[in-house]
Amino acid sequence: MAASSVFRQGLFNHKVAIVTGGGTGIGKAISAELLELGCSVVISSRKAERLEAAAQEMRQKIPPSSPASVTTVPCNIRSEDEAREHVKDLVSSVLKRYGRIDYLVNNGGGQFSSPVEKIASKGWKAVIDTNLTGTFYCCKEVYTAWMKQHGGVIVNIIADMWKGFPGMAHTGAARSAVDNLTKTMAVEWAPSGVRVNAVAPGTIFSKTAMENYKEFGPQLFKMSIPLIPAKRLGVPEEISSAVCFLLSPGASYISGATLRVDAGQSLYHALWEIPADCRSLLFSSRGHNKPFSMGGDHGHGKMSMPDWRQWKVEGTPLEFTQQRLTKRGLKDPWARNEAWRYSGGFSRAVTLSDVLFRGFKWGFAAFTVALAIEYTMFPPKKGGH
Ligand SMILES: CCCCCCC/C=C/C(=O)SCCNC(=O)CCNC(=O)[C@H](O)C(C)(C)COP(=O)(O)OP(=O)(O)OC[C@H]1O[C@@H](n2cnc3c(N)ncnc32)[C@H](O)[C@@H]1OP(=O)(O)O
Ligand SMILES: NC(=O)C1=CN([C@@H]2O[C@H](COP(=O)(O)OP(=O)(O)OC[C@H]3O[C@@H](n4cnc5c(N)ncnc54)[C@H](OP(=O)(O)O)[C@@H]3O)[C@@H](O)[C@H]2O)C=CC1
Repeated sequence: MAASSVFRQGLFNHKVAIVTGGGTGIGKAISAELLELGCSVVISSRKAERLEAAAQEMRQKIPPSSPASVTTVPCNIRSEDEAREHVKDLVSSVLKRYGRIDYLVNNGGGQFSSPVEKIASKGWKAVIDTNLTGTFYCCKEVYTAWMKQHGGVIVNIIADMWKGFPGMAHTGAARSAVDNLTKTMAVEWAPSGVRVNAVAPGTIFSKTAMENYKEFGPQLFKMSIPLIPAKRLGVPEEISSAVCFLLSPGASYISGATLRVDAGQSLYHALWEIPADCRSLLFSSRGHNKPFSMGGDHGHGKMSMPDWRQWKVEGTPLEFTQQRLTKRGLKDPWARNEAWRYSGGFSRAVTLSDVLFRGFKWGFAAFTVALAIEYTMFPPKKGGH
């Protein structure tokens, strides 16, 4: 439940919001803060019982003087082909009850962790359908049914996928797509007075988020701490205040933006550890796939991560590249002319300054030779003018 909001009481009086995944973690904190600020909130997700328990808890904190109320509408934003119908029902039931939808927070979502090669197509689809297609359906339905005519604000919760998302490729792809979708909708729907933004949380601790990763949960969250410049996990209320800001008139000129709420984590380390047993130095851009020699590891397809102290002559990637180029008959691959020849010839590498320089060089040489010949054949007469 949100700590006391930093925003003024009554900021969202008589407004109505839909918060997907509003019964747990980040979504619950957003719902609680909106309620505290006078907004009526419809929380929606798959698990009806958990949703109702959360609503009960939040209801008790609404002061009698507040116009706010909280309602639950179970809805699976990813139910295969019926998702669209589920979302339609959600939106129409909100309009029936409240007569308006001012805000939509697409927070419901999630994923499991797995390296790409282990993601089954069903798992891929589950995560894409939830996070990308589910968000699309919710935005589209709320827009067509209400916001197109009346305006409104949408906030999409995405993730820290800025450097890819090793270990969670499916969600990285989906969230990146939502980041882009956010920008498109911000432009297309601006004439209707609709603002669309996204919030990209860093690592935010909640019991439900941690439990999603089963026995690995505590480890995953703990591992993140040293990689966060603030050296601590975030809490759901720290996402909630960013979302409330974006929904508020304080953000009236902000649309199409994604706000990273991650204490700088996305600028710093990544969680994915590159294994010590690394074949990356086998990479070859030109089809060669031979390892380059590294002390004692000759001839094996696989080699261990370089121990720089043991590297032999041909050890560095630069030297490796040079060797490959040398094998192609280039004496000094790094020399300007050789690089020019290697790169395919005149059309690609010769600049105007090259031409002028070469012209001048050869012209000067020819002039010197001509002068020498002239001096040899017609030596100047001594003392004469
Ligand atoms: C590596 C870095 C970690 C950093 C962590 C910090 C960042 C935190 C980010 C967060 O987002 S925390 C929030 C976490 N909360 C959630 O994710 C909640 C919602 N999540 C879910 O509902 C699930 O994760 C889900 C997979 C999206 C859906 O689960 P559901 O139970 O509804 O799906 P199923 O129909 O059972 O499964 C469909 C399909 O998906 C594959 N699959 C599911 N779980 C796993 C798994 N643990 N490992 C591998 N594959 C999985 C699988 O193919 C399932 O089909 P079946 O094979 O079971 O038929
Ligand atoms: N915690 C973190 O560190 C980060 C979280 N996020 C994202 O923030 C959002 C909230 O996560 P958080 O609160 O931490 O974790 P939670 O697991 O507590 O929240 C996920 C919520 O999404 C709902 N949900 C999941 N699938 C569906 C579905 N198919 N249809 C409708 N609702 C669904 C869940 O409810 P139910 O099970 O009842 O359907 C649940 O309330 C998620 O999108 C998450 O991926 C992003 C980056 C980091």
